[in-house]
Amino acid sequence: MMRISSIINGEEYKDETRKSLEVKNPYNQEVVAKMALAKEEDLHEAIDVSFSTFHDTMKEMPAHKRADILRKAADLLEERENDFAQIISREAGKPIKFSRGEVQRSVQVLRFASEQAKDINGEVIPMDAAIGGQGRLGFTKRMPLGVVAAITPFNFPLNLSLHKLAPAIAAGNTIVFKPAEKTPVSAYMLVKLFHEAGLPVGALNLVLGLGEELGDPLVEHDKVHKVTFTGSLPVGRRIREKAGFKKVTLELGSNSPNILFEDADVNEVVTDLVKGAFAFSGQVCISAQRIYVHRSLLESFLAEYKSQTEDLTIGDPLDEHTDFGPMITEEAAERAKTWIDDAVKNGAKIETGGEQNGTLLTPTIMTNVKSDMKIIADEVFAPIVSIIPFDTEQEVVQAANDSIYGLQAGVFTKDINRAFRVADQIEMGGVWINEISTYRQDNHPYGGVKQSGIGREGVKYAIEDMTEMKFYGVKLK
Ligand SMILES: NC(=O)c1ccc[n+]([C@@H]2O[C@H](COP(=O)([O-])OP(=O)(O)OC[C@H]3O[C@@H](n4cnc5c(N)ncnc54)[C@H](O)[C@@H]3O)[C@@H](O)[C@H]2O)c1
Ligand SMILES: O=C[C@H](O)CS(=O)(=O)O
Repeated sequence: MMRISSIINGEEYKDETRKSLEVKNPYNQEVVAKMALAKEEDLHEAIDVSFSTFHDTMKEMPAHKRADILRKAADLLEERENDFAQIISREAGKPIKFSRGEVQRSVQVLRFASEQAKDINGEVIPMDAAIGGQGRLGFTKRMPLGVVAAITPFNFPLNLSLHKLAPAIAAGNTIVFKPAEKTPVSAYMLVKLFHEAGLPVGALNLVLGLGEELGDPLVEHDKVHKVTFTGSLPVGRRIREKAGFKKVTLELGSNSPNILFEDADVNEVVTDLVKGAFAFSGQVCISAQRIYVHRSLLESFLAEYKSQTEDLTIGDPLDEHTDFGPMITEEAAERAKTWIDDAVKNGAKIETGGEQNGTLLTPTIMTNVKSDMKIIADEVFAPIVSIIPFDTEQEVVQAANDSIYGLQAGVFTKDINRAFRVADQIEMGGVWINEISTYRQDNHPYGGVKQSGIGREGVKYAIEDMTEMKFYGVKLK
């Protein structure tokens, strides 16, 4: 069994005086690792080291050097795809084919960041635009911020961590990295990989511990300049309250809608929407949670959707054939099951699935749902999808927007005018036309409106949020 700990200034903290936590495989409860928990004093040390390394080293490091480190990290990660994929599957319970996909995306994120590190630009400001401006030169530069606190969730433990670490390094910041307590092993391996790639050890400090203990002191600390968080809405709200004047990026939850108009091609879209709802047991923030189907397509869509869902291979995440595995914990599966039961009590129908045993909740399709049921109104973050008929464009746009969330949506139609009209009306950070809500390419701007969050990721956009614009003016003689 592996023993892992925080890594501060390149040093590990494994001594027996620290409390520890077992990291368990959600599929079979195998102990994957034992994690030594950081104390608050360790956190303060990590922040101090990050602060001094920013001033001594990172803020002066040239862009080509930061780009080299990121490129080297991408190459190392590519070589170690299998090691990282195996560990993600063991600590998160993610089917191995999706874990491999996550590692491949993570390599891309590092390459995007390596390229972007050399392209962080300011702009020239026209100084003859206002009376009296003539004879002056004005321009902007983008400056690194200092210490970035990166707090990440369990569901994409590698890629969503890299969406914070890679832009922070590209911009010349230093980082205190607090990954999810359920999935710390890939984070530990990633920090070591960055150090091996040549990143100064004090520029990336890993703090392993409980969010409820370390969260506030990290977010409130004066030497932290920015907090970038991906996770749940309640924690996001708390961070927003505690962060004061710091810059904050919040990537939170969603109950993503997908809309199939009457001219959508059912055969083309069903397979993608099955994957979009059930990949990693629905524990994806842009999972297809609500599928609105034009009433004329309902019968054929539901029959095909149900048949493909029932064909999913359920099993051990480490088996190459597995499509569908456990949820992260038994409590998460039980919570989702109570939402199904509540909906059924109020008239909803289970078309398939709905059976829970330990961490497993079978892929569940619901119909006859109402907008105030939790499985519609809240983020399910579980393998539960609702199929909802509609008649008119106006009605479906209203239903899709009837949510506190607004992350990403999918709209399926052959009518280009309708596609753009609906996309304009949908209140989301991103809308896909003829693609599922669950699709994301790692360089497009990504983030939510409403209570899905604040700010944008997608390397270039995260860099913008991890730098400060500074104005320089010159009065010419
Ligand atoms: N929008 C996105 O890009 C995106 C991506 C992935 C996941 N998510 C969301 O994440 C959630 C699931 O992930 P999770 O269960 O790991 O989320 P979570 O909010 O429980 O935990 C996320 C991180 O926050 C830490 N944390 C807990 N309490 C804290 C506190 N008081 N202060 C600071 N940090 C604290 C945790 O230790 C963990 O590292 C879902 O809601 C999902 O939609 C959003
Ligand atoms: O869970 C939400 C993630 O943002 C999905 S993805 O990793 O960006 O595809």
